[in-house]
Parts: sequence; C-alpha cells; structure tokens
Amino acid sequence: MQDQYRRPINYLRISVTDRCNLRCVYCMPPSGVKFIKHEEILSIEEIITVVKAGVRIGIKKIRLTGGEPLVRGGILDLVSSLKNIPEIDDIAITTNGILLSQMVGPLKKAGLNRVNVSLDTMKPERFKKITRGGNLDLVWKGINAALSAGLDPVKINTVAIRGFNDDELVDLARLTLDHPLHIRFIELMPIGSSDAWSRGKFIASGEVKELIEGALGNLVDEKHINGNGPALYTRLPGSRGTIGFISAISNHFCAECNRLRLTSTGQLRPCLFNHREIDLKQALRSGAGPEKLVEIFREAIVSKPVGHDLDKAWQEDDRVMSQIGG
Ligand SMILES: Nc1nc2c(ncn2[C@@H]2O[C@H](COP(=O)(O)OP(=O)(O)OP(=O)(O)O)[C@@H](O)[C@H]2O)c(=O)[nH]1
Ligand SMILES: C[S@@+](CC[C@H](N)C(=O)[O-])C[C@H]1O[C@@H](n2cnc3c(N)ncnc32)[C@H](O)[C@@H]1O
Ligand code: SF4
Ligand code: SF4
Repeated sequence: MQDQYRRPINYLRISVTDRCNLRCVYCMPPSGVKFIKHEEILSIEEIITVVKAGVRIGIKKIRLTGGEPLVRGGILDLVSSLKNIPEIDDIAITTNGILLSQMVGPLKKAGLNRVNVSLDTMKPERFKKITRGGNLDLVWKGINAALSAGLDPVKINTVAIRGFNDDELVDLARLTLDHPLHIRFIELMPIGSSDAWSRGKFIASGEVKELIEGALGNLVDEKHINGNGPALYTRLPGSRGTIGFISAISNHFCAECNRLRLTSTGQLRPCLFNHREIDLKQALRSGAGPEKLVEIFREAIVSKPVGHDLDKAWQEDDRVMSQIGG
C-alpha cells in the first residue's frame, strides 16, 4: 500500500525485545533502561499474527531488531514461522554480534536471509568503552561465522563519532578491500541517550567520504546492495566489499521511506522520529480479528509523516532506540 505521499510501504522493522546484552553509550543512558515486563512484550505468536495482517497491505520485508534480537527467547521459531509466510521474501536481523557465532547456523537453517552487525571500532578497549563492557572478539567471531555460513550480504553498521572512532574510519573502510563485507557509516542521530549526543560528536557522511577518499582514493558509486534500507553504496575499485553511507541527518532519505516499525510492546510506529504510535497490542489482546488489524496497519500508513524535521536538536521521546527498534 502507498502512503499519502505515494511512498510504497513494504518493510516492517520489528523490535522483538527492548533487552540487550550491551549498553552502547549512544543508545542507552548510563543507568541502563528499566526493562519492560515480559507480559507487556508481544509474544512470538502475536508477532506472527501482526505480520500476517501486514502482508495483506503489502509488507514483504522483515527486519528483526531491538534491543538485541538474539537474546529474545523463541527467535528461531519466529524466523521459521516468518519463512512460512509466502508473501515474505526477505528476513534479516540487525545484531550486535555477541551471540552470533553460536546462533548463525540455526538461524540460517530456520530461514534467515541475511544479517547486519553493528561494530563501531576495531580496538578492544574502545569497544568495551562504547558498549560499556562488550567483548570485541565475540563480534569478530560472529562476523566470520556469518560469512562462513554463507549469509550474503553481511553488512557492518558503524556509527561515526567524532573524538571516538574518527581515527579508525579509514581502517574500517580498508577492510572492504580484502573482505566481502559491506561497511555502512551511520550518522549519529539525536535519539537514544542524550549523554552521547552533542553537535560536536556528529560527523556528516560527506566528511567520512572525504576522509576515506583522501587516504584510499576515489570511491565509485555502486548499485544498491541487496537490502531495503536507506544506505547509498560506493566501492574502492577492485575491492571485495562495499562502503555505504546512511545519512539520516545531512541528507535524509524520508522521501524514499518504505517502512513501519513495530515496537516490542506492540505499537505500530509510522516514523522513527515521530512519537505517534498506534496500539496494535490492545486490539490483539481484546480479540480483534484480522480485518481490524489490517485496518490499524492502514491507519498507520495513512498517518505516516512526510519525514523528520529534526533541527539537529535532541529528540525528546518516552522511548529509547532499543525500545523502538533502531
Ligand atoms: N532516520 C532513520 N534511520 C533509519 C531508518 N531505518 C534504519 N535506520 C538506521 O539505519 C541504520 C542501519 O539500519 P539496519 O537495521 O542495518 O537496517 P537497513 O539499513 O534498513 O538494512 P538493509 O535492509 O540491509 O538495507 C540504523 O542505525 C538505523 O537506526 C529510518 O527509517 N529512519
Ligand atoms: C538499536 S540497535 C538494535 C539492534 C542491535 N542491538 C544492534 O546493535 O545492532 C540498531 C542500530 O541502531 C544504531 N543506533 C543506536 N542508537 C543510535 C544513534 N543514536 N544514532 C545512530 N545510530 C544508532 C546502532 O548502532 C545499531 O546499528
Ligand atoms: S545499539 Fe544495539 S547493542 Fe548497543 S545498546 Fe543499543 S540495542 Fe544494545
Ligand atoms: S525519519 Fe521517519 S520518514 Fe524519515 S526515513 Fe526514518 S522513519 Fe522514514
């Protein structure tokens, strides 16, 4: 179904849990977030019911995110149930990679098509700092396991942060020369943890591109790498992988927005940067049938805003990124 700005909506990002085994500084406040009670979170069966309603208005692509989707009990059942919905042609996960090496085999068997792994630094001490305690080694094991399992493409999400990893962005880009990895540099967004956001830490994609080109030579434009998201791709000539840019602030991609979000508590959220949500869980738990759920999807699509008008200011929200599904 198209929204009122003629954007076809076919991609549902599902936050399967608000919980996480890391505490990234830009995503969560230092105190952590108070976890939502289990009974408030949609069950696996409820998520499937929602997706089945979604496919009736044209949802074809699913991304499981969070929080950390791999800590969600029942994630394998969820993937295999999604695989059994014929209209769904792409099932992907965004993960911090900590549990990936042990889960990628079963996930692939269950029907997972591909994985995006978040990784902001190649230095173990820095990784500990930005994730408040994470073990970088496990993430690399996960990335290698995903490649060995034959998942393709394997994408890496790197948030560019001035004063934290700006001296490593070229090294991360260099990885694409010898590895079939698709590294995407993400602009720091003013949502998540206000402690981490300041204008001074923001690096626009244009600057990252200049840094890379200054060190490694010109990047050439690349076609879209299998996916549904907003990254623009380039490559170093002769490289095995690609370099993408997700410029949510400097060159926002709202005109091509194709997605809705389902929060872990069962709210349909038409836009990442807009507080408005529509309560699907309430409908589900009060016995609404498929027609009612489809109607709620329609309502969400019709009410999708034209885009964000973030004036680079902190986005006040009751929810943090891990609850919305970043
Ligand atoms: N502003 C904004 N940022 C988004 C949106 N969707 C994803 N992002 C950000 O883009 C980054 C990468 O997201 P991923 O979860 O890897 O998903 P994707 O880029 O859609 O994935 P592909 O299907 O592989 O293209 C994350 O930091 C997201 O928060 C969106 O609708 N709006
Ligand atoms: C919220 S996480 C959820 C999935 C999983 N836990 C992970 O880290 O990949 C999804 C993505 O959002 C990104 N993210 C979180 N907070 C952000 C912020 N304030 N600005 C930009 N990206 C952010 C993360 O780097 C990650 O790539
Ligand atoms: S970015 Fe992902 S791994 Fe980091 S705290 Fe947020 S949900 Fe967890
Ligand atoms: S900010 Fe909102 S409208 Fe823009 S791309 Fe993200 S979800 Fe879509």
